[in-house]
Amino acid sequence: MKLHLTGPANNQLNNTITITGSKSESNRSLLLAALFPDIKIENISNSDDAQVMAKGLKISDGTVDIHHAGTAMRFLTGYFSSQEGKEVILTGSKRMTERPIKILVDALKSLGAEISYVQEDGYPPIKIKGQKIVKDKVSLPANVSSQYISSLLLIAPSLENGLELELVGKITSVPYIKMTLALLEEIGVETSFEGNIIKVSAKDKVAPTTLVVESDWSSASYFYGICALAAPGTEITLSAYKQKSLQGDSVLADIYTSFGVETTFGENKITLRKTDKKVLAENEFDLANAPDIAQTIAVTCFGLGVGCHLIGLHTLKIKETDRLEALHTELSKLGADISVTDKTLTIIPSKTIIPEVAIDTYNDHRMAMAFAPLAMKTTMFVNDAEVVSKSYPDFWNDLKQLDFSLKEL
Ligand SMILES: O=C(O)C1=C[C@@H](OP(=O)(O)O)[C@@H](O)[C@H](O)C1
Ligand SMILES: C=C(OP(=O)(O)O)C(=O)O
Repeated sequence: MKLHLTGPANNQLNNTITITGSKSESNRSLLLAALFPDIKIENISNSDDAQVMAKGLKISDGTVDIHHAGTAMRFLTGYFSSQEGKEVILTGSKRMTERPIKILVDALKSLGAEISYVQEDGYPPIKIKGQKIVKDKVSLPANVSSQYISSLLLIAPSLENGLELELVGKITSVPYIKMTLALLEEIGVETSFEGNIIKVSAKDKVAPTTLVVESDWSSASYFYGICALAAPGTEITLSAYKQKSLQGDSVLADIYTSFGVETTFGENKITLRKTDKKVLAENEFDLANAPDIAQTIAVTCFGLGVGCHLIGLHTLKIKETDRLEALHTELSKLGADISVTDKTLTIIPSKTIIPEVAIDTYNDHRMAMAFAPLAMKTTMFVNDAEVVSKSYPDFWNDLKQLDFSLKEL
């Protein structure tokens, strides 16, 4: 589906949007509920990724296809490795067969798991024969993806002796590890994270607990982008959010003050308000702890005509697409002066945005959603716009609520 986008008349929009649950919290909660049936979940994400995760957890043998869902791939690898009697092949989209999994597979194998590669060493598809895991100590590199670590932590309480992880190297995407530990604590599992050592105690049974998933902060980022490009005085209210979030992407509330967007926390909601604060010509952010909002921020800066230097982007090359390359190509088409390395992105301030450009999305939901706010400044096309369903199936409908006009071609 190709969409033509036009922003709302007068650049004014005042509305309330309810955003689906965090896909990160949902996929963790689903796994924990599969291990401990006394767990209930509320406000679960309606995303494709949460759906494939839920479906995958119900399978005991045969092939599990998780499409583009990185967290589902990594979390299910840990889950099936520790499920005695289950035997599956975990596979996914073509891109998934290019996203590395060796670090996690090696860690699980050293704990006693039985996993083999079906095609290329180090990459999905993988064949897993579930085992009873009794070893309780493993060390693994922590600088490539935190999902490997969360995968091990999520199964840890169900292992006979719990688990102790030694994280080697600079730890990346730290808030996602803390989110995993916080959810374990919420269901009554003891954890500790000191220096580079994480310990999780074993737990046979948990007390009945309802995990209430907060709405998705990465999805909120697109409304921060829209608000930043809107006229001063514009307000957008988003629910259901809380000030003390488990999601690292809630750092948006701080980051977007640089772009003139103030956030007010209400009861289960946030209100974004565009002020007339002057935006600096140069902006620098380290996004090693919030990689999923890099695309949004880069596009916001380009739309505002200001420069940015984004660092800590070393994980972007192995996500749904090589996001650094994709941003370079698509922002260049719009007229940006942009350069990238394998871990940084720099935009030089420029005032012109080329209209009627068709943005390619590379099977990456965030490419579609990060560029959409630019319709506040110009008319544009988004190719393969349905990709948004990976994390936020209602995205285009929610833009309509804000009086964006969308024409399907
Ligand atoms: O654990 C999670 O839920 C996630 C961790 C992050 O991945 P990395 O740790 O690979 O950076 C993030 O990009 C992804 O969207 C979700
Ligand atoms: C990187 C992402 O997802 P995953 O790794 O779960 O595919 C994302 O949603 O931006």
